[in-house]
Amino acid sequence: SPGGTFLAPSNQTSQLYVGCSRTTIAHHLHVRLPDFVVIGVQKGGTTSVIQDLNAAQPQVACMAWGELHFFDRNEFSNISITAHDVEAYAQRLSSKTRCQQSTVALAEKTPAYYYSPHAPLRLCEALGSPRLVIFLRDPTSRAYSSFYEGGDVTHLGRNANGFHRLVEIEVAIIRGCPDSAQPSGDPAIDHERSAHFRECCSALVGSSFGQGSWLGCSCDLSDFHCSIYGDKRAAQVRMGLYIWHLRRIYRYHRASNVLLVRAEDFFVHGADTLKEMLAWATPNRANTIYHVQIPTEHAGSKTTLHEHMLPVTERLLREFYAPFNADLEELVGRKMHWPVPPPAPPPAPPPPVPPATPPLAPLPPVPKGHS
Ligand SMILES: Nc1ncnc2c1ncn2[C@@H]1O[C@H](COP(=O)(O)OS(=O)(=O)O)[C@@H](OP(=O)(O)O)[C@H]1O
Repeated sequence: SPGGTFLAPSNQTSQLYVGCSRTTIAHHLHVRLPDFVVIGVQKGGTTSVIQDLNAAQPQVACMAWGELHFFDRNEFSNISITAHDVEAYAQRLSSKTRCQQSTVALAEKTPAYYYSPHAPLRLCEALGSPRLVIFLRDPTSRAYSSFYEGGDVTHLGRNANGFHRLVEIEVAIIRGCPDSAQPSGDPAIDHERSAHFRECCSALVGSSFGQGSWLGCSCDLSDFHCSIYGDKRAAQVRMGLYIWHLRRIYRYHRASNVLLVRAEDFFVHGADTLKEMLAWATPNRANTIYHVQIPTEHAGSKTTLHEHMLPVTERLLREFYAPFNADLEELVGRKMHWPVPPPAPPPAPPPPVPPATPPLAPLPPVPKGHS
């Protein structure tokens, strides 16, 4: 489709599906819940989605301003959602929106939901079978944009060299703690697995990088940036392992309820993306004419304010992501057409061979008669 929206085929995703026990009392609540939730990815263009949809006719769509950050709260990492929580969520949603009664689609976006270990399960418990939307952006450019979000909590420096160091640390963590770094989405498993991860990660970053307490390994859970797998402000590479995150999402949500969007298509054909998304999210109103206006300016650029990523970092990241992206493409049933690793620089020419020392000229014969 021109807008880049698609659904993953169910043949593989259904093998991952286990579902959840819904918070059944919520059926009886008389609250308005969202028609769809944009759950990611961070830096996938999700702020533009709010701006663009709210700039459209108000009866077409209404998105909450800002991010609700409800289902990613750490209090839900090992406690199920109650009917009271669902009411609180609905209230929070309505307090962040100014919708007309006739609004076709009500929605919120919190990109942290796709990355949170427990949010996919809690979304299922609270909302049953919600329609979820994920904008998937080339993970290499996503990571660089994300690096400049917020303050410099890693103290690596807010520049291309600091990013390179972060990428080296992240790649080492993912390669060095392969059995524990990937959240399963099941709170009981993740409680145990994340304890192994924190141990493995801290030992590795301490011994290989001299960082005694690294935020990407463990952090203060009272901070909403923190999860049991570390602080996301130091996990920009892990955030781009979409295959990991989608597996967790498809555990609790059927592929037919998860609209995927290639962010690069949205960046170019935004009006088409939003029309396709609304038609999918509100199938009963499919004959409504959507007039989606796209402002000329796009929202929230981080990278345009900074120097380019170093070529050596780009090569490292693209090579690192390549097998994960290949797995993603297999799961979602299409090519993402993200840039492939740039060719390695030609090998340095061998050092010049020093010219052979010319043989010494024979000494002239000593004239007879001299001594
Ligand atoms: N239309 C369009 N064209 C090109 N690029 C676009 C567009 N809309 C958003 N963007 C880029 O998306 C990045 C911001 O994403 P988010 O709004 O999802 O960020 S956030 O997660 O809400 O913080 C941010 O990326 P960077 O520029 O790399 O920082 C935006 O520039």
